[in-house]
Amino acid sequence: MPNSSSPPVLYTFPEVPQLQNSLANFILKAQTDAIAKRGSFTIALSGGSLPNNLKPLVGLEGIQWDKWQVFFADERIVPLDHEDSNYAACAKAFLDHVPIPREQVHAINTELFAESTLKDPTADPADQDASENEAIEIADEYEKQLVTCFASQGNAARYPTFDLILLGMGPDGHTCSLFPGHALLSDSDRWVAEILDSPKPPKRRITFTYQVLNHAFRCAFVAAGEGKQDTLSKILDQPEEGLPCSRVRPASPGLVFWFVDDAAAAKVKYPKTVFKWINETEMDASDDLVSEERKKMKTEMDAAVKAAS
Ligand SMILES: O=C1O[C@H](COP(=O)(O)O)[C@@H](O)[C@H](O)[C@H]1O
Repeated sequence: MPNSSSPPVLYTFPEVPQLQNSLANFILKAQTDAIAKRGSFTIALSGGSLPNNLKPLVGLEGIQWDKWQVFFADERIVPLDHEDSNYAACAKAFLDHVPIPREQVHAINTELFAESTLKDPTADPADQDASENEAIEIADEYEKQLVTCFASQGNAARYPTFDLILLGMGPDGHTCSLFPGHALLSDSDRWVAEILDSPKPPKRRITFTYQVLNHAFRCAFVAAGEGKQDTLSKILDQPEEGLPCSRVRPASPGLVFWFVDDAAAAKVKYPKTVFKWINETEMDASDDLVSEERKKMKTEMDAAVKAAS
């Protein structure tokens, strides 16, 4: 694990819509910086609750979709139109509604799927070895997609350096498909690995390893709701517990951000940047305050993003 990394930056918002709008602006800023510096924007997405939080990206002014290269930080080994597919969730939430060239959205190669996977993707495999080989092949091919994309952008380094990786936090502290106590937590060779025994269904998946996560310019977690309180507090207040989310600490100059709502942050003692976003009704009443709050948020985000660039 890298030893030179900045502590996570925690942003809290009273309600989810404010979190989502701020996240969209944060992504826009990350995109604009990346395009100015490197001519393109490399982003990885997660599944679970994350895709729905990206809906405000649709129609957001300033997004240069033709410059985006989109990957998935983890993916379930199911067809791309399956209800468990992270690709399908992101497509439904926003990718299908924006003018991004299809070849710039990098999904797993379903042509590598065995007949049995196509027929019943979430069934327990009859032949364990064949199932493992299939998953390894899918993970390796996805790693090749990463290599090809980053090499074509002049980034042929030992690791891909994503401009932004968007992550979720499972109730057990997992992120991507990196689960507490799993051997994959210490996989130090590969960029993309298979997992055949995910404790959360479906069992068979592929996932970025920490080799990718901890070489990104920015990782941003998104977590909302009371159900996430205890885990979030454990991750931020007791990082020594080593939950998978706590281990996401990109090497300098990389940064980790957390976008959470007040409900999720209720038990956290870790220092917060609190955004008292003013809603539309209150905006009329105290426009100066609105401007101040917005200005403060922008200044803080700009400073944090600049530090990571
Ligand atoms: O299984 C997964 O879970 C995590 C967390 O999901 P959430 O619904 O608790 O936000 C998600 O980030 C990951 O991509 C997904 O495959």
